[in-house]
Amino acid sequence: MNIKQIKLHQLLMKMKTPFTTSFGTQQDRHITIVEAIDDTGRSGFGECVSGEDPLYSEEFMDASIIAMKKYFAPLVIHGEIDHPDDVWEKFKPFKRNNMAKSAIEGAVWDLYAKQNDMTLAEAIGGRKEKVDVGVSLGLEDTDELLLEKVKEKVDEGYKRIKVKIKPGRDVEMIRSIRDRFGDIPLMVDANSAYTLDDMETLKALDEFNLMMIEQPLAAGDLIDHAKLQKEISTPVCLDESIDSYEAARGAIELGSCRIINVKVGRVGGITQSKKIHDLAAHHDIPLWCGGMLEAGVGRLHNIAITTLGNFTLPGDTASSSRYWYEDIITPEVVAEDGVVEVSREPGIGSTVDFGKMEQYLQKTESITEADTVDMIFYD
Ligand SMILES: O=C(O)CCC(=O)C1=CC=C[C@@H](O)[C@@H]1C(=O)O
Ligand SMILES: [Mg+2]
Repeated sequence: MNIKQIKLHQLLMKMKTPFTTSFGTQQDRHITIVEAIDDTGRSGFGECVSGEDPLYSEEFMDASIIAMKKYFAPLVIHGEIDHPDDVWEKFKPFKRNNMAKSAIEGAVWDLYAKQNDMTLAEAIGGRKEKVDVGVSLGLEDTDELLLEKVKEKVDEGYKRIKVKIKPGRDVEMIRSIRDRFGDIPLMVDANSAYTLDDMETLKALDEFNLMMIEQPLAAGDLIDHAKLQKEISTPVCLDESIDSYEAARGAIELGSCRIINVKVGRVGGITQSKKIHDLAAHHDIPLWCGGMLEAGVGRLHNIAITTLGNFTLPGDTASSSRYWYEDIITPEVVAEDGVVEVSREPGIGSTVDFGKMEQYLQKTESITEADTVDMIFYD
């Protein structure tokens, strides 16, 4: 693939409104756009989705940038990469750092698709020409404020509504949504806010015919989630616990979940996402594509992975305008009545608009052939 340079465009974007989960509130979003450039000057783009702090997972953006600069960018420049699947093989000796790996690998996938005049969806093996999407709503100060947000998104036609919950903001809050909006497709995401000591609360949610309860218990846990799934009728969906193909295999074998939220960054990239997709399909475990408050590049990667057949549930890839006054891509992602058309243009589809990106750009760092993998151990 003759990758000659990697650029890390480090952005500071500000979401329209604060986003609150059980582990905190944020409005600023530090995002790194990875640009992989080949010997003809053609560029492929990926997005690093690490959080600003290690609250969702152990990864955080400052560390991911170091990992990309020190290891993963030089490895794809110096490595013989004929196909994007080769990237995971190069990265395998280096433990974890999945979001950093995924950002570099994603740029290689986009470049590969463009080099072969394919859409990213086609390169991945996806067939869908449009995908159903839902929307994720953070916690609001009051239930009434949340009900206003739910109405807004229901009126926009999103195929499912996801709301955050935490102890004290769960059963009665969900009851108010059901009372107001009836049996709309509704799910909750706890971001690990509960333990098995909260069994009564978690059982009480069975009353509301939720599509699923996402990550109720500790990140990384599979055993207690399997115990919980035996006690409740609401399908358990895992997010933070599924940080690898091996974790997905363990969760399926243990019965820890009936649904998996696949996040390309969390599992280490598109190649690993495809492996998990095929495993889940084999075991009749439906998938959907979660979000990490991405800018447009990450959104477009999420749409591409969602074109695979076993992504049968609406994901979190809402319109760019859900979070951003101005996204960094042209055209932006637009969900019409909860449906996003898959671009027919090569690669991710939209172009990365450097004019729009400029307003958010903090700095760009470049890795070239002169840079080698900087590590103590040698083969
Ligand atoms: O990008 C989106 O719209 C989904 C946002 C969202 O729900 C999440 C983003 C990042 C981490 C979590 O807080 C949460 C999730 O767990 O899915
Ligand atoms: Mg989640």
